[in-house]
Amino acid sequence: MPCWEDVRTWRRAERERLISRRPLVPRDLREARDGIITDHLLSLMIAATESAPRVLGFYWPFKGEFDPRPLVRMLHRRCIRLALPVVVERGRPVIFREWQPGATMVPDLWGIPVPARGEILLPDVLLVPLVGFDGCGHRLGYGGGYYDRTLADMTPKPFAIGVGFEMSRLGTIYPQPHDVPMDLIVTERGTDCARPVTSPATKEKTPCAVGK
Ligand SMILES: Nc1nc2c(c(=O)[nH]1)N(C=O)[C@@H](CNc1ccc(C(=O)N[C@@H](CCC(=O)O)C(=O)O)cc1)CN2
Ligand SMILES: Nc1ncnc2c1ncn2[C@@H]1O[C@H](COP(=O)(O)OP(=O)(O)OP(=O)(O)O)[C@@H](O)[C@H]1O
Repeated sequence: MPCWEDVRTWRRAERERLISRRPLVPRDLREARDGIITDHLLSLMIAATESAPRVLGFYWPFKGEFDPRPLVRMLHRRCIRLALPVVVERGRPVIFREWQPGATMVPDLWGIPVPARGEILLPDVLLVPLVGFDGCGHRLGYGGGYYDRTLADMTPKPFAIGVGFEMSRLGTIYPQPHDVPMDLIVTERGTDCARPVTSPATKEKTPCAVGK
Protein backbone atom coordinates (compact mmCIF):
# COMPACT_ATOMS: atom_id res chain seq x y z
CA MET A 1 0.00 0.00 0.00
CA PRO A 2 1.45 3.45 -0.89
CA CYS A 3 2.14 5.87 1.97
CA TRP A 4 -0.65 8.20 3.20
CA GLU A 5 1.13 11.31 1.79
CA ASP A 6 1.03 9.83 -1.73
CA VAL A 7 -2.53 8.59 -1.26
CA ARG A 8 -3.66 12.02 -0.07
CA THR A 9 -2.13 13.70 -3.14
CA TRP A 10 -3.71 11.09 -5.43
CA ARG A 11 -7.12 11.45 -3.73
CA ARG A 12 -7.07 15.24 -4.10
CA ALA A 13 -6.47 14.94 -7.85
CA GLU A 14 -9.05 12.15 -8.28
CA ARG A 15 -11.72 14.13 -6.38
CA GLU A 16 -11.15 17.13 -8.62
CA ARG A 17 -11.28 14.99 -11.77
CA LEU A 18 -14.42 13.10 -10.71
CA ILE A 19 -16.32 16.17 -9.49
CA SER A 20 -15.48 18.17 -12.62
CA ARG A 21 -16.82 15.36 -14.86
CA ARG A 22 -20.23 15.23 -13.17
CA PRO A 23 -21.78 18.35 -14.78
CA LEU A 24 -20.64 17.20 -18.25
CA VAL A 25 -23.37 14.53 -18.32
CA PRO A 26 -26.40 15.96 -20.18
CA ARG A 27 -29.32 16.86 -17.93
CA ASP A 28 -31.77 14.36 -19.43
CA LEU A 29 -29.28 11.52 -18.90
CA ARG A 30 -28.64 12.66 -15.32
CA GLU A 31 -32.38 12.73 -14.64
CA ALA A 32 -32.88 9.28 -16.15
CA ARG A 33 -29.96 7.92 -14.12
CA ASP A 34 -31.32 9.46 -10.90
CA GLY A 35 -34.71 7.86 -11.67
CA ILE A 36 -33.11 4.41 -11.99
CA ILE A 37 -31.16 4.84 -8.73
CA THR A 38 -34.32 6.04 -6.96
CA ASP A 39 -36.11 2.86 -8.08
CA HIS A 40 -33.24 0.65 -6.82
CA LEU A 41 -33.21 2.41 -3.44
CA LEU A 42 -36.98 2.33 -3.12
CA SER A 43 -37.06 -1.44 -3.68
CA LEU A 44 -34.30 -1.88 -1.11
CA MET A 45 -36.03 0.25 1.46
CA ILE A 46 -39.57 -0.97 1.22
CA ALA A 47 -38.49 -4.63 1.33
CA ALA A 48 -38.34 -6.19 4.81
CA THR A 49 -34.55 -6.50 4.72
CA GLU A 50 -31.55 -5.13 6.54
CA SER A 51 -31.81 -1.97 4.46
CA ALA A 52 -35.41 -1.03 5.41
CA PRO A 53 -35.05 2.05 7.63
CA ARG A 54 -36.99 3.37 10.59
CA VAL A 55 -34.88 6.54 10.46
CA LEU A 56 -33.09 7.28 7.20
CA GLY A 57 -30.15 9.67 7.15
CA PHE A 58 -29.90 11.24 3.70
CA TYR A 59 -28.17 14.34 2.31
CA TRP A 60 -29.14 17.53 0.49
CA PRO A 61 -27.48 17.18 -2.94
CA PHE A 62 -24.72 19.49 -4.10
CA LYS A 63 -22.00 19.45 -6.79
CA GLY A 64 -23.94 17.03 -9.02
CA GLU A 65 -24.60 14.29 -6.44
CA PHE A 66 -27.49 11.88 -6.90
CA ASP A 67 -30.63 13.73 -5.74
CA PRO A 68 -32.33 11.67 -2.99
CA ARG A 69 -35.18 14.16 -2.44
CA PRO A 70 -37.84 12.44 -4.62
CA LEU A 71 -37.02 9.16 -2.81
CA VAL A 72 -37.26 10.63 0.69
CA ARG A 73 -40.57 12.35 -0.09
CA MET A 74 -41.98 8.91 -0.98
CA LEU A 75 -40.50 7.39 2.17
CA HIS A 76 -41.95 10.23 4.26
CA ARG A 77 -45.41 9.22 3.03
CA ARG A 78 -44.60 5.71 4.32
CA CYS A 79 -43.89 7.12 7.79
CA ILE A 80 -40.12 6.66 7.64
CA ARG A 81 -38.43 9.42 9.65
CA LEU A 82 -35.77 11.41 7.84
CA ALA A 83 -32.67 13.24 9.01
CA LEU A 84 -29.93 15.36 7.44
CA PRO A 85 -26.26 15.59 8.47
CA VAL A 86 -25.21 18.81 10.18
CA VAL A 87 -21.57 19.75 10.72
CA VAL A 88 -21.54 21.38 14.15
CA GLU A 89 -17.76 21.51 14.44
CA ARG A 90 -15.02 21.13 11.82
CA GLY A 91 -13.14 17.85 12.12
CA ARG A 92 -15.84 16.26 14.33
CA PRO A 93 -18.61 13.73 13.55
CA VAL A 94 -21.82 15.20 12.15
CA ILE A 95 -25.16 15.09 13.95
CA PHE A 96 -28.43 14.20 12.23
CA ARG A 97 -31.31 16.65 12.48
CA GLU A 98 -34.87 15.59 11.58
CA TRP A 99 -36.14 16.89 8.24
CA GLN A 100 -39.71 16.98 7.01
CA PRO A 101 -41.05 18.34 3.70
CA GLY A 102 -41.38 22.12 4.00
CA ALA A 103 -38.82 22.39 6.84
CA THR A 104 -37.08 25.76 7.16
CA MET A 105 -33.51 25.37 5.88
CA VAL A 106 -30.38 27.43 6.51
CA PRO A 107 -27.01 27.16 4.69
CA ASP A 108 -24.08 25.39 6.40
CA LEU A 109 -20.36 26.23 6.05
CA TRP A 110 -20.36 25.08 2.41
CA GLY A 111 -23.77 26.56 1.55
CA ILE A 112 -25.50 23.16 1.81
CA PRO A 113 -29.03 23.64 3.22
CA VAL A 114 -29.60 22.06 6.66
CA PRO A 115 -32.77 22.13 8.78
CA ALA A 116 -32.88 25.25 10.97
CA ARG A 117 -34.32 23.16 13.81
CA GLY A 118 -35.48 19.62 14.49
CA GLU A 119 -34.99 16.67 16.81
CA ILE A 120 -31.56 15.00 16.77
CA LEU A 121 -32.03 11.44 15.50
CA LEU A 122 -29.82 8.37 15.14
CA PRO A 123 -30.37 6.91 11.65
CA ASP A 124 -30.40 3.13 11.34
CA VAL A 125 -29.79 3.42 7.58
CA LEU A 126 -27.58 6.07 6.01
CA LEU A 127 -27.39 7.24 2.40
CA VAL A 128 -23.82 8.37 1.78
CA PRO A 129 -22.90 10.34 -1.38
CA LEU A 130 -19.93 9.01 -3.35
CA VAL A 131 -17.38 11.15 -5.16
CA GLY A 132 -15.65 7.89 -6.04
CA PHE A 133 -15.80 4.25 -4.94
CA ASP A 134 -14.19 0.88 -5.51
CA GLY A 135 -15.55 -2.66 -5.79
CA CYS A 136 -14.93 -3.36 -2.08
CA GLY A 137 -17.33 -0.69 -0.85
CA HIS A 138 -14.64 1.89 -0.09
CA ARG A 139 -15.55 5.46 -0.85
CA LEU A 140 -13.97 8.76 -1.68
CA GLY A 141 -15.81 11.81 -0.33
CA TYR A 142 -14.99 15.51 -0.31
CA GLY A 143 -11.92 15.02 1.87
CA GLY A 144 -13.25 16.27 5.19
CA GLY A 145 -13.43 12.79 6.72
CA TYR A 146 -16.91 13.60 8.10
CA TYR A 147 -18.65 10.37 7.14
CA ASP A 148 -15.66 8.26 8.26
CA ARG A 149 -15.60 9.98 11.64
CA THR A 150 -19.37 9.77 12.00
CA LEU A 151 -19.58 6.06 11.12
CA ALA A 152 -16.65 5.28 13.44
CA ASP A 153 -18.46 7.10 16.24
CA MET A 154 -22.03 5.77 15.89
CA THR A 155 -23.30 2.93 18.07
CA PRO A 156 -25.06 0.99 16.75
CA LYS A 157 -23.45 1.67 13.41
CA PRO A 158 -26.09 2.41 10.76
CA PHE A 159 -26.38 0.34 7.61
CA ALA A 160 -24.40 2.52 5.20
CA ILE A 161 -25.50 2.69 1.56
CA GLY A 162 -23.08 4.53 -0.72
CA VAL A 163 -24.87 6.16 -3.65
CA GLY A 164 -23.06 7.17 -6.82
CA PHE A 165 -22.59 6.70 -10.53
CA GLU A 166 -20.74 4.10 -12.59
CA MET A 167 -18.58 6.89 -14.05
CA SER A 168 -17.14 7.33 -10.53
CA ARG A 169 -16.01 3.72 -10.15
CA LEU A 170 -12.28 3.31 -9.47
CA GLY A 171 -10.01 0.25 -9.39
CA THR A 172 -9.13 1.10 -5.79
CA ILE A 173 -9.20 4.14 -3.52
CA TYR A 174 -6.09 2.85 -1.68
CA PRO A 175 -8.09 2.31 1.53
CA GLN A 176 -6.54 3.54 4.77
CA PRO A 177 -7.28 2.35 8.31
CA HIS A 178 -9.68 5.30 8.89
CA ASP A 179 -11.80 4.53 5.79
CA VAL A 180 -15.09 2.91 6.85
CA PRO A 181 -16.41 0.73 3.98
CA MET A 182 -20.03 0.92 2.87
CA ASP A 183 -22.34 -2.04 3.53
CA LEU A 184 -23.77 -1.63 0.06
CA ILE A 185 -23.12 0.53 -3.00
CA VAL A 186 -25.97 1.55 -5.30
CA THR A 187 -25.43 2.98 -8.78
CA GLU A 188 -27.55 3.12 -11.94
CA ARG A 189 -26.29 -0.40 -12.66
CA GLY A 190 -27.71 -1.87 -9.45
CA THR A 191 -26.27 -2.91 -6.11
CA ASP A 192 -22.68 -3.81 -5.49
CA CYS A 193 -21.06 -5.13 -2.38
CA ALA A 194 -18.08 -7.37 -2.00
CA ARG A 195 -18.33 -8.33 1.66
CA PRO A 196 -20.74 -9.79 4.17
CA VAL A 197 -23.11 -7.29 5.74
CA THR A 198 -24.43 -7.10 9.29
CA SER A 199 -28.13 -6.50 9.68
CA PRO A 200 -28.79 -3.66 12.16
CA ALA A 201 -31.97 -5.45 13.19
CA THR A 202 -30.60 -8.95 13.78
CA LYS A 203 -26.82 -8.41 13.93
CA GLU A 204 -26.52 -11.63 11.97
CA LYS A 205 -23.97 -11.90 9.20
CA THR A 206 -25.71 -12.33 5.89
CA PRO A 207 -24.05 -13.03 2.54
CA CYS A 208 -24.08 -9.92 0.44
CA ALA A 209 -25.85 -10.40 -2.87
CA VAL A 210 -24.32 -8.82 -5.94
CA GLY A 211 -27.56 -8.18 -7.75
CA LYS A 212 -27.88 -6.40 -11.06
N1 LIG B 1 -24.75 16.77 0.08
C1 LIG B 1 -23.83 16.56 1.02
N2 LIG B 1 -24.03 17.02 2.24
C2 LIG B 1 -23.09 16.81 3.20
C3 LIG B 1 -21.90 16.12 2.93
C4 LIG B 1 -21.73 15.61 1.60
O1 LIG B 1 -20.74 14.95 1.29
N3 LIG B 1 -22.71 15.87 0.69
N4 LIG B 1 -20.97 15.96 3.93
C5 LIG B 1 -20.00 15.00 3.98
O2 LIG B 1 -18.91 15.19 4.46
C6 LIG B 1 -21.01 16.91 5.05
C7 LIG B 1 -20.43 18.23 4.59
N5 LIG B 1 -19.07 18.07 4.39
C8 LIG B 1 -18.31 18.61 3.40
C9 LIG B 1 -16.94 18.50 3.53
C10 LIG B 1 -16.11 19.06 2.61
C11 LIG B 1 -16.65 19.75 1.53
C12 LIG B 1 -15.77 20.38 0.52
O3 LIG B 1 -16.19 20.63 -0.58
N6 LIG B 1 -14.51 20.66 0.94
C13 LIG B 1 -13.40 21.27 0.27
C14 LIG B 1 -12.36 20.28 -0.15
C15 LIG B 1 -11.75 19.55 1.06
C16 LIG B 1 -10.31 19.15 0.91
O4 LIG B 1 -9.93 18.58 -0.15
O5 LIG B 1 -9.56 19.36 1.88
C17 LIG B 1 -13.85 22.23 -0.79
O6 LIG B 1 -14.41 23.26 -0.38
O7 LIG B 1 -13.62 22.02 -2.02
C18 LIG B 1 -18.01 19.85 1.40
C19 LIG B 1 -18.84 19.27 2.34
C20 LIG B 1 -22.42 17.06 5.51
N7 LIG B 1 -23.31 17.35 4.42
N1 LIG C 1 -12.24 8.42 12.54
C1 LIG C 1 -11.40 9.42 12.25
N2 LIG C 1 -10.74 10.06 13.22
C2 LIG C 1 -9.89 11.08 12.96
N3 LIG C 1 -9.62 11.51 11.70
C3 LIG C 1 -10.23 10.92 10.68
C4 LIG C 1 -11.15 9.83 10.89
N4 LIG C 1 -11.63 9.45 9.69
C5 LIG C 1 -11.02 10.25 8.78
N5 LIG C 1 -10.19 11.11 9.36
C6 LIG C 1 -9.33 12.12 8.68
O1 LIG C 1 -10.08 12.84 7.73
C7 LIG C 1 -9.25 13.22 6.63
C8 LIG C 1 -9.96 12.99 5.32
O2 LIG C 1 -10.13 11.59 5.09
P1 LIG C 1 -10.57 11.02 3.64
O3 LIG C 1 -9.61 11.42 2.58
O4 LIG C 1 -10.83 9.56 3.81
O5 LIG C 1 -11.93 11.84 3.43
P2 LIG C 1 -13.28 11.46 2.67
O6 LIG C 1 -13.73 10.09 3.05
O7 LIG C 1 -13.07 11.73 1.23
O8 LIG C 1 -14.26 12.57 3.28
P3 LIG C 1 -15.79 12.49 3.80
O9 LIG C 1 -15.89 11.29 4.72
O10 LIG C 1 -16.03 13.80 4.49
O11 LIG C 1 -16.64 12.38 2.61
C9 LIG C 1 -7.98 12.41 6.77
O12 LIG C 1 -6.93 13.30 7.13
C10 LIG C 1 -8.26 11.42 7.86
O13 LIG C 1 -7.11 11.15 8.63
